Formats: sequence, C-alpha cells, structure tokens
Amino acid sequence: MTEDTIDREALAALQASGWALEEGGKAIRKTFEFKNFIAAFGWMTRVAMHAEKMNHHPEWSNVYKTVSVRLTTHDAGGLTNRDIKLARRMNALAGPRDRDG
Ligand SMILES: C[C@H](O)[C@H](O)[C@H]1CNC2=NC(N)=NC(=O)C2=N1
Repeated sequence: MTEDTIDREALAALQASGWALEEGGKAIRKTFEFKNFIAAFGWMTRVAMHAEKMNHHPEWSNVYKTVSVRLTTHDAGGLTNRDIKLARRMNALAGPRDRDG
C-alpha cells in the first residue's frame, strides 16, 4: 500500500474512536478532551514532534483543555493514509492518564 492509499479498515477503526469524516471526505476531525491545560498542551507537544518527524502537520486549535483537530493532506488536496497514520498516533499518545473522563 502506498502512503496515499487510504486504509479503509483503519479509517473505520478511527471513526469508531471518535474521528469523523468531513462532509466531502477530504478530511477527518476529532475533538480531544484532556484533564487540564497541561495535559492538553503536553499531548500537543508530543504530537508536534511526531508530526515534524513524519513531515505531516495537523490543523488544530486549543482552548484550555480541549484540542480540536482536522487532518488532511494539503499536497494531495484530500485525505490520505498520512492522515490515517497521524490520527492513529494522536489516539495512542492521548493516554488514559491524560484524558478527561
Ligand atoms: C514541503 C512539505 O514537505 C510539505 O508541504 C508537507 C508539510 N506538511 C504537510 N502537512 C499536511 N497536513 N499536509 C501536507 O501535504 C504537508 N506537506
């Protein structure tokens, strides 16, 4: 599988974990809730280092302990497996200790 081929099975698993396919199918979105601002920002820092390593960067915003994320591949003009990979990593990095509830 090339990095631009969407892994449909992985996408379905992401949707089951709170990621939503945007209308038009060009991006996926998820809102992460953490226990406090430090947990949220610490997670963003870990994700940022990973994003830089894979040269794939999220669109995101943070308000207190909430981080809203949108993933799309700008170079391809839509969703690719690079977004799937980053989303999976974001889920994995949001450990149970950091999550709110
Ligand atoms: C030149 C550089 O490699 C590209 O612009 C990379 C950087 N980060 C990126 N991030 C995302 N989300 N999509 C891209 O297409 C992308 N492209």
